[in-house]
Amino acid sequence: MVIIKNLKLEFSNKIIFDNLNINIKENQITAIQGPSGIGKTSLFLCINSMIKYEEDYKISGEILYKKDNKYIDILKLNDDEAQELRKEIIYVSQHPDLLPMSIYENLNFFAKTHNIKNRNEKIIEVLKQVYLYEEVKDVLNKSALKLSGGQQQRLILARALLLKPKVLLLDEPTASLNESLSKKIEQMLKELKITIAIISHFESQIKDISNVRYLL
Ligand SMILES: Nc1ncnc2c1ncn2[C@@H]1O[C@H](COP(=O)(O)OP(=O)(O)OP(=O)(O)O)[C@@H](O)[C@H]1O
Repeated sequence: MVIIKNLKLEFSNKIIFDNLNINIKENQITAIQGPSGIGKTSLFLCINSMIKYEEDYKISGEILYKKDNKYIDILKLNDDEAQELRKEIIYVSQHPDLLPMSIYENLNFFAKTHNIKNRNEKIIEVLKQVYLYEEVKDVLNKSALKLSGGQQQRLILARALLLKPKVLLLDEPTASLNESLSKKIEQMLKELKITIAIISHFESQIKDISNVRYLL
């Protein structure tokens, strides 16, 4: 689904990674591991073409993405094409980037921007999917920024699910969750049966959910 070939990334002439080869297979969960600062998040930003907004970077190699049974090179997309790509390949950051709006509007605004029909139904569906609905159903009009770290993390995951992504790039999605919620989210991710790449520092999580792992 996403084939990374000989990828090299530099920031200000400092090599972050070089000769990186990764195969993110369709409908599998691929774990990306490695010590802090090795370049895991930067790799995800390359895959969803966000790296182009960073300063003083250099990139070479190929990131091939299977779209309509043809492979396109993500590194060669123009801005409009990259924007379209980000509706299919969604990056869920470890730092929730919620808007200063209500919990509901954070989802509704996003859904409107993407012309999603039956928004109310779908918002409830994704909130239930990430096990957040019961916690927020009576406070949907309260600010999303007042939610706890773990609730915010589930809210941005719910927002990503609204778009029915083809590829989910998850950056430590359960870092702020307790063990029981983490397990539920892991199970949900497995049941999604879509292509997922996940950065995680939890060895047990990687063992439980990933089909293949890469160490950076
Ligand atoms: N925009 C940027 N400009 C310059 N250097 C950067 C930039 N973004 C990241 N870096 C550097 O690139 C390296 C890789 O960072 P990155 O965040 O990808 O690592 P990571 O493996 O995801 O780390 P962590 O596990 O701590 O999140 C780090 O040394 C970081 O300081």
